[in-house]
Amino acid sequence: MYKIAKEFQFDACHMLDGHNGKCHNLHGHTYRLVIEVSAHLIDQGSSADMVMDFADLKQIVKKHIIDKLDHAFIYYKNNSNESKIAQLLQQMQRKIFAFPCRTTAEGMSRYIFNELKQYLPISSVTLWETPTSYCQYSE
Ligand SMILES: Nc1nc2c(c(=O)[nH]1)N=C([C@H](O)[C@H](O)COP(=O)(O)OP(=O)(O)OP(=O)(O)O)CN2
Ligand SMILES: [Zn+2]
Repeated sequence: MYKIAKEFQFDACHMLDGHNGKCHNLHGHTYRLVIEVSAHLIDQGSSADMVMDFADLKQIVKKHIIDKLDHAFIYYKNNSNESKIAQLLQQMQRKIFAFPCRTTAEGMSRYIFNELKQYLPISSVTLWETPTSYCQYSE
């Protein structure tokens, strides 16, 4: 079994409504995302001796995650304050993205894992929220 990984970066803004600290304010992060996939090697064709082509990995993560989150206001769809801001931004045709959970590094990592497992033999998601804080999610 092999593990390969590819790193991505995206910018997004969020707030953690109800957080007992500075993170209840609207603020932004340059997120670093590492997607790790695990599988045996492909035995023939143009991807022989690869787990998968890094180019294919990049295209899948970009399409299903990065393009949706980059430069968006990301928010918890069940939170009324966060949803009010999202609604206002949407009226201005600004980019928003609704999560089914709070936009913590933990919640986002799990969401990204569950989205990508439809398309990839994903083994872990590592999401860096700041240069010193990250969450790793695996199942
Ligand atoms: N377990 C978690 N704790 C916190 C999260 C989180 O997602 N999971 N998120 C936040 C805030 O979003 C905040 O932006 C990040 O907090 P922090 O790492 O404290 O940010 P700093 O800029 O202060 O980082 P330093 O590198 O320490 O300067 C809060 N907590
Ligand atoms: Zn934050």
